[in-house]
Amino acid sequence: MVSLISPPASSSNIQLRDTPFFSTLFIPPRSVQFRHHTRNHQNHKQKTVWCGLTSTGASPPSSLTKEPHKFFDHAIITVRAGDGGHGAVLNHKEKNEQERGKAKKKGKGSLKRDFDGSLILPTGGHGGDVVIYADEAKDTLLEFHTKSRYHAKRGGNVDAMGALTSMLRDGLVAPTLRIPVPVGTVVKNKRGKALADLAQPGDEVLVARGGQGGISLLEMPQRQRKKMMALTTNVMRDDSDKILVHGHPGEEVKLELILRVVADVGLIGLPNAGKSTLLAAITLAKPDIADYPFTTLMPNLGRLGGDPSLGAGMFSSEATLADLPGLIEGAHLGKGLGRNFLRHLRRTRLLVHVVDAATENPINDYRTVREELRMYNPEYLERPYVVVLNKIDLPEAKDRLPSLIQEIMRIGNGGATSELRSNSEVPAQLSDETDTKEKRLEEYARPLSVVGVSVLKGIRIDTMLKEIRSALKKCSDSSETLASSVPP
Ligand SMILES: Nc1nc2c(ncn2[C@@H]2O[C@H](COP(=O)(O)OP(=O)(O)OP(=O)(O)O)[C@@H](O)[C@H]2O)c(=O)[nH]1
Ligand SMILES: [Mg+2]
Repeated sequence: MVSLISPPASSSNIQLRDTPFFSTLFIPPRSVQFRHHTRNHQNHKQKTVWCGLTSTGASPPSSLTKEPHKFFDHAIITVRAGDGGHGAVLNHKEKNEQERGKAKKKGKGSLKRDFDGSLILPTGGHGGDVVIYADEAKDTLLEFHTKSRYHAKRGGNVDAMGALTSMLRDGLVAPTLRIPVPVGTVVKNKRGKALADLAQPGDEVLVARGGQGGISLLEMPQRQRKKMMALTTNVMRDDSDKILVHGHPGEEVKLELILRVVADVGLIGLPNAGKSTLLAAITLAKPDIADYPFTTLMPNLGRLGGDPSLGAGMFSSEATLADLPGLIEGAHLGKGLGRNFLRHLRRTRLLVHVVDAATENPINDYRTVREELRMYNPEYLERPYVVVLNKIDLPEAKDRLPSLIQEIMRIGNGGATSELRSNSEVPAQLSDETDTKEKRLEEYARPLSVVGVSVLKGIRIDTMLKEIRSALKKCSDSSETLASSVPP
């Protein structure tokens, strides 16, 4: 309850919005959405079964179930903070001591007084604010396509007796509505201005403020009023004041949510190369794995850490890996699953390029993916990377492993243009074209290492982990050097 100090004659000057917010009640969100992928093996179509969909009871639009990759990282929502509760025009009769005691016993009618004897008039409750926060338990924005409007509760009203009529648990003040989103969500307003980048678990942003509660006024006969005015400072009454009794409306805003997966390592490669199998082999993640392209429709996250010999349960998080949907030629033009998820590489420090070494032409496959990255964003080719030649349990892969490693090392410049020139596979005029705007694949850095493994059969996984860890270390060392070389 707030002690109201009445303004002088012109009450309309009050800046109610400038008053500080009242404390709010935290109610953790309960609604959880479960997603299971099932597959119809005959026609190779992905089917997504939804269950336990929040309290809305609505079934997701069919476009969501058919093409979740188009919706998982982008959503537009409208949030409305709660309105302020109304104050009241109170009938107040000055009671003598005896009457006051009786009223107090009944527990109604009697207004509280401040230490100086002035009356404390109750105000309507503050409407609930709306806060968006990063929750590790969430991994997509899909649910915001099935429910896109969020309302916080309104503040409680004051009744004519000066008591609370609200059913709110915390008295008059409405609880803050807290909306969980995946870590890595950027919140923008409708003009496209970024309000927050919720990159760490627990990061939050207040997106809509609840309305201020209305004030209460005293209604009393003229003769008593004079006496009361002399006695107390917070009594006022004229027709124009009435407006102040109403609570203010809560803010309503339209917001754009954009998810950019937060991961240290991005797993890339053609469909079927074994990216998800790799993630499952070295982390606790349980991605869908199958022998046809585009099994993965949205990024899967896994945490790397500790000594694998301790078992997955003993891993302590060292780095986060994102297994992305497979890339195909023309992905940057929208082929396959398109370019939607390529933006999720933006926050990675290291790329792990997984190549199926048992296909007809692994080098061609390797170049295709590098080329797609270049077409999407040439900066991605500047990023440190490790190449994993997978499926060496198969003889066709095992036999040509050494030559594949050599060839991959040749595609890329380790600062040695002369070496490139001497390589018959690389056009001789290449080094003369280094000044042209568009760099060729050969002009970008070589991988930090190329390692042959079988993630399915567990062959050379330790070596691969060692290479990934050492590459990660190099990335953090170089970023530290870079940071220390920047003048303060
Ligand atoms: N023989 C062999 N098969 C493997 C190996 N790793 C993965 N596979 C198989 O390759 C197929 C594709 O594996 P995934 O992990 O789903 O491949 P992906 O790269 O995630 O595929 P997308 O999600 O479609 O991009 C599955 O049938 C795996 O069992 C391996 O080391 N050896
Ligand atoms: Mg996959």
